[in-house]
Amino acid sequence: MEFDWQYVFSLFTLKMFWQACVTVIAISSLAWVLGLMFGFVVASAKMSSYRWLSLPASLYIWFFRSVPLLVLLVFTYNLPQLFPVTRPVLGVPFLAGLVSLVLTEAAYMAEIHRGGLLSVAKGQREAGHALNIGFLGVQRLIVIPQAFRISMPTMTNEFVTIIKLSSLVSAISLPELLQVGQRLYSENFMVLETLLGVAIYYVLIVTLFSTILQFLEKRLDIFSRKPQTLTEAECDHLKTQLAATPKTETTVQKGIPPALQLQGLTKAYGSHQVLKDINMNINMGDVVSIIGPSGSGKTTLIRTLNTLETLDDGEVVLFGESFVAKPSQLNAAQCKAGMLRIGMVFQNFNLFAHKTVLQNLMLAPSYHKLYSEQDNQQQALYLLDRVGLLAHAHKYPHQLSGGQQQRVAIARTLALAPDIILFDEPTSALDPEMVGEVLKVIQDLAKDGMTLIIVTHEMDFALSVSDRIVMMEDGAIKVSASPQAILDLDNDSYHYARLRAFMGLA
Ligand SMILES: Nc1ncnc2c1ncn2[C@@H]1O[C@H](COP(=O)(O)OP(=O)(O)OP(=O)(O)O)[C@@H](O)[C@H]1O
Repeated sequence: MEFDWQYVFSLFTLKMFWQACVTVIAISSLAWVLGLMFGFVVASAKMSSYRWLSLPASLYIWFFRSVPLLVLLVFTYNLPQLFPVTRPVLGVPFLAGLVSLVLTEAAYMAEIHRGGLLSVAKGQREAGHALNIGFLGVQRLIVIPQAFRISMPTMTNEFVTIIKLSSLVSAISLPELLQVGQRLYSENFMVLETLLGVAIYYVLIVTLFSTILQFLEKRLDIFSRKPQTLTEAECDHLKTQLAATPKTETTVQKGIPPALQLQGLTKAYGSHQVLKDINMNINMGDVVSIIGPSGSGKTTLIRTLNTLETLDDGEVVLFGESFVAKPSQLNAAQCKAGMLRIGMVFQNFNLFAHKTVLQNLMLAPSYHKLYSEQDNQQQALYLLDRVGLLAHAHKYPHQLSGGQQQRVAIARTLALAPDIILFDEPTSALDPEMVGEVLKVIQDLAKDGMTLIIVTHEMDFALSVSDRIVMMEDGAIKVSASPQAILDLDNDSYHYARLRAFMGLA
């Protein structure tokens, strides 16, 4: 028996094969898009803390990943025998095939989405929360775009799998490529030649779509983009157009009521008491540095001040109004309003990795609809100039040094014009030569009268910039004193001596 190449080539002139190609592309694309969307819903349900959502989602994934597609196809196509009402949809081979493919793919896509969602660092969500962006806003603006980018290569691969799986739909008489080929070789008995033609058609479709999807993947890949630094001339031109908007200046006067009153704050992780009856008043314009040994509760304390951690007991009063309390006493509206007055800068910067520097600054004001688009951009550029990073406005966070990223993070916090800024060890993740540039920006904020609460291990900085230094140990405040009082040596109590030793002054 001779292999008939002429016949193989002739298969590419047959209209019915090209029509079958359109069917394969249509059913695969629809199954991919619908599976992707439905899969996202299933993944979100599976990750929910509500068991009535996560359990059915887990069962769905388990079941549809276990059932072979061929079995599902034949079952779905024959379902109208039991439920005639489904005949207009499931009696149509294309629709029955599409439903089966979507049901199966959604189960796989759900796991791909879940992987992507879990890969987005917790700090990204926390940064969104600290900018008072609601849960859905954080998902839509911060988490999903990043998760999607992470999952893109696997999802591209899944599209190729669907194209190949679509050949199974031939089992329910849909005229796709394999079915057309089968019909042909049952008439002319040229099995190998026909199947080779079918295989080439599949390879062509897969190659075409892989190329398109890889191109899209590349376009979405911010890590391959060239850094765009503005020239000096461009910066000078921009600077002439920038003016500080009044919103960035502090409007509240020093004095009564205190900016923050911490009243009996208590928190435990399990049986470990991390905060023990913390009481403190912080006036507007005060700069308070919190120091203390590792594990003493400093970070936990400032995280409770903007609801990143819950309290077991006690209350935080913000400008005379109740702000944070234990969950059962929390007033959501008051809390939301208060959050806009408190900004937070994190140890690991937590810049939004998928946004440029400028977009990082504009995101929260745009979400809260604080300014027009143009004013928002003006304000963002003004703040970038203030922290010395105007030239880097169009770069992505990974294209900046650690010190620069932290200065952007400070500018991003300032974009919401908070009255108080919390700093959680802002220089701990930096190389020594970058520490100074960040401390200088914080020093400037202190000079401008901004209320700052800074958890820090930079003792000289704490002494030079603070109105008060608070030493925490074992979840409690041991000393709260001005730098002068600490340096004067008048008080030689055990805790002052311990504080001086801790600061390297003794
Ligand atoms: N999510 C958590 N679950 C359980 N324990 C926690 C959690 N977060 C913090 N802790 C514990 O709470 C204590 C205080 O932690 P915290 O991070 O507030 O200390 P810290 O003074 O800021 O330390 P460092 O200077 O090392 O950052 C530590 O013993 C820590 O192990």
